[in-house]
Amino acid sequence: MTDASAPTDLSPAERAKRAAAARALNYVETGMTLGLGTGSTADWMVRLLAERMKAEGLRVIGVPTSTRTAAQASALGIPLSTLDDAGWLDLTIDGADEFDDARRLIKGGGGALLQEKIVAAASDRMVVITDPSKHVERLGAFPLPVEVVRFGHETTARLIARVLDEHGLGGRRIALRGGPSGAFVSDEGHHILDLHLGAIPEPERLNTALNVVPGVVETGLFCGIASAIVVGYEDGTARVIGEQ
Ligand SMILES: O=C[C@H](O)[C@H](O)[C@H](O)COP(=O)(O)O
Repeated sequence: MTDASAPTDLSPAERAKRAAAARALNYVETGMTLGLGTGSTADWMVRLLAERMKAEGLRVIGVPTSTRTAAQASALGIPLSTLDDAGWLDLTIDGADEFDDARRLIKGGGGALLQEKIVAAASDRMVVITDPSKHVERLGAFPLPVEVVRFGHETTARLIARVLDEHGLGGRRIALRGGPSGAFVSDEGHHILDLHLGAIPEPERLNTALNVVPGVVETGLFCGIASAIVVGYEDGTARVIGEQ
């Protein structure tokens, strides 16, 4: 069903993101503790959530997955808690950079993958909000973000290269995320290495292997975590893959 309340001046891409966010809010019930994702699609979800809280008296407590989302949610009047104070969450709604038919994801394009993965893992359900441009047959066209400690990060990159070799991904480019002003630093004070893999043959195996490399904090591969993926379309409709 299209959403008649959607602003008419949005680009097609924004309409799709908004449609996914609006549909995902159907999973939210009053009294829930809710993980709030990060990114441009999650941004829509936080905005629409705040609107529903004002318009319908919906009550939730949010646990943000980044300083960016925390600032947005608190500016919109959404009550927040820390993950440890909340303990366990009913639901997390978050975006993704890629998804496949097995509901596996690549996340971390915005650098928030670590808090996002911890929050999603501590939730009864994770609902992903996305659009058709992020659907892939095989994960890996989007460079895989891997969060690493700053100490010895070049050495960590070399150790990662060895792992890639063992997984048939030898010679792939590993880039330290950053720009002219320096390397990117995550909310937790780490750097991010973007692994340009092209295609990942076995995401679960690669995730496990990367996570035991000294210096690696977490990868952007989310396997077996998302319970549903809501795909929004530019005509304002959305469809759900997985748990309805
Ligand atoms: O670190 C950022 C997150 O994993 C985002 O959820 C992901 O990058 C998708 O963001 P967007 O909705 O802006 O495409």
